[in-house]
Amino acid sequence: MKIALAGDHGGFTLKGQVQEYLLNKGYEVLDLGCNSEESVDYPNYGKACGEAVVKGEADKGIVICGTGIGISIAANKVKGVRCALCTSTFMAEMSRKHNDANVLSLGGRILDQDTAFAIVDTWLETEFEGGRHQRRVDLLNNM
Ligand SMILES: O=C(CO)[C@H](O)[C@H](O)COP(=O)(O)O
Repeated sequence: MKIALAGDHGGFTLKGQVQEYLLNKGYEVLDLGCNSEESVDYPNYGKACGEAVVKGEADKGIVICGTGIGISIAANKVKGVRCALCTSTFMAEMSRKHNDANVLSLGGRILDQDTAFAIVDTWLETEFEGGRHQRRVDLLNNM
């Protein structure tokens, strides 16, 4: 599975940690930047990751800024993206089971590394439940 990864300077450290974690687990990673702690604008990175997922250049995406808020807003502006900002494994689980989230958003200034890794694991390993949730996802997709 290929994961598109993008973040701003507020997510740069965690992005590097997540990238190494994913590679060690055998995932392919498409790194869309940023590439240093120099200040950049998170909308550009949220958009790039969302577009990579929608175009099929990656199976899923992970975006990271300081809080995860701004970059999730940006990713969600790309049609076809369902980006979920998660601060717990429960949110990660529900975002897959109920929302079929195709992009995960994390806050580099919010989460410690171990919590972030647990969220990533849960999110990547949980399947969409379909059923009544499919109807709601269809409504989202048709907005
Ligand atoms: O979390 C974020 C957006 O939601 C950004 O990472 C944050 O706003 C960047 O702030 P600064 O320019 O002060 O480092």
